[in-house]
Amino acid sequence: DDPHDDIDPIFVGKTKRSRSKQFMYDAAFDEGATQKEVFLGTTKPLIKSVLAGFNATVFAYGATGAGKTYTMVGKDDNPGIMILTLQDLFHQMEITQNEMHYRVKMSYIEVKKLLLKGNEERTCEPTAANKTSSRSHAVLQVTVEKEAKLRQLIQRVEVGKLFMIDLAGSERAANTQNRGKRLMEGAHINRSLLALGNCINALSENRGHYVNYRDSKLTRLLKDSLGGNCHTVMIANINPTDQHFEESRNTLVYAHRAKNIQIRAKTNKYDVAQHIAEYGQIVDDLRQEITRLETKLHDYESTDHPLIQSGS
Ligand SMILES: Nc1ncnc2c1ncn2[C@@H]1O[C@H](COP(=O)(O)OP(=O)(O)OP(=O)(O)O)[C@@H](O)[C@H]1O
Repeated sequence: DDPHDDIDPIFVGKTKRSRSKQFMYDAAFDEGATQKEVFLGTTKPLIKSVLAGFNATVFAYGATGAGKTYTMVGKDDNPGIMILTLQDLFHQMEITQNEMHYRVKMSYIEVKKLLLKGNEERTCEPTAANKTSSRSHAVLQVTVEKEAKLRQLIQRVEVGKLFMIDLAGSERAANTQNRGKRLMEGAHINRSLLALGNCINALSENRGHYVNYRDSKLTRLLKDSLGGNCHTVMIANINPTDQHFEESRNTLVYAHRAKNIQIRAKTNKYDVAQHIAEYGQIVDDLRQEITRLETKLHDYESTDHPLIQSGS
């Protein structure tokens, strides 16, 4: 008898032969967790990074039907990470709108069959395993440019990029009894997820191995998120039933490997010399700032302040 068998039924599976396995992650959420709890525990810290000019990525990985779209997009009455993140991002910008000027750009792309179809309705067709399955990877990219409102001759601009990605299901095509078109899509999706798995393996070994990002559109897109200048959160979705044991185990193994990937992120800052035509406006802005500070100083001097005397 294996003394570990009764530790965690998820890892025991259908047969009693498998030994229990333990994986360590930064956070774990059970089926009772709310969308807000998942957002706070995963993506919320990335918002600060993006506003400070870092790149950041959050992506959901897991078998079909495990809840990736639910986590990333959610429902109208129960929005997921993409919506909660945008709400929070705009709220943070509002708080600092007196000092900072922001420019926000967004794009939504779908990677399928090596095609990018920006702004089109997401392809969502049933597979044998999930009625509302997404047969493509969906990427929401938000770029935030920030600069001080008070303009200088040389203006510092910080640019943070946030990718929010809902990957297509990671199941093997053979497992979902799909035929024809669905099977072909499954093969394409799996090719890109296989390429992603290979990249995660190479990066997690961290021995200067060559990492082949060129195998799929998805890995080219995630290049910076995985190995480069980016703060990345990977959310592993699993379906805690024994029919999904193999898929859940694979997902947990990949998430565990991804945890070993080390990155060195730095902020994207650049200085822009203002065009000479802007100089007049800048001088006006600076004059206004001088007037504001003079008034403040005058107000300060005209009120009584206790004298601080040094002791003998
Ligand atoms: N935490 C949850 N609470 C309530 N319903 C959930 C939850 N997670 C998933 N679901 C529901 O389970 C079903 C499958 O989830 P979802 O479509 O998000 O899976 P998926 O991983 O995106 O699948 P695929 O890779 O095939 O697109 C959906 O009907 C979804 O609403």
